Amino acid sequence: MQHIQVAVGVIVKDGHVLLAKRPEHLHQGNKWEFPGGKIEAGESLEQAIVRELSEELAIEVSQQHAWFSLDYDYPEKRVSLHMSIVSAFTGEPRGNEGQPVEWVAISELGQFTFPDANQPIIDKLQASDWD
Ligand SMILES: Nc1nc2c([nH]c(=O)n2[C@@H]2O[C@H](COP(=O)(O)OP(=O)(O)OP(=O)(O)O)[C@@H](O)[C@H]2O)c(=O)[nH]1
Ligand SMILES: [Mg+2]
Repeated sequence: MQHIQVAVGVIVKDGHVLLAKRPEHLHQGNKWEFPGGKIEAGESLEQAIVRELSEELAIEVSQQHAWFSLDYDYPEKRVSLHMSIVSAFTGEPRGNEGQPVEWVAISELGQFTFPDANQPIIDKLQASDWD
């Protein structure tokens, strides 16, 4: 089975996180996600986060740290998601590829539909203190 390594940017600011809506035609389409994408050969997690968030949101990440990782088996592929907490960036995030983006209160994440692999990320966000 295909196995991909994914850099997932969890951008936290004032008790909110930035979500982007996945285009309908993609894997797990029309669901809300944390911006990010496949880690390319030879790239570190941090480098992948900087590249993906520049491509997808047109921001420049200036502070991040690796948070945790998880593996999940979709019927068609296995993903390893590597989460990085982004705590500082420059620029104003916008959907560079036309995708809607939204700042959502961490307490309200339950109202959004995420890819099936994401539940542990939501649980950990809601269990942490972000002040
Ligand atoms: N970015 C992102 N991907 C996720 C999340 N949760 C999750 O299961 N994934 C899965 O991780 C995989 C990588 O995502 P991607 O499609 O964004 O990869 P990418 O940006 O490099 O795009 P590409 O396919 O055009 O190269 C997808 O199969 C996606 O379903 C999430 O919260 N954020
Ligand atoms: Mg992506």
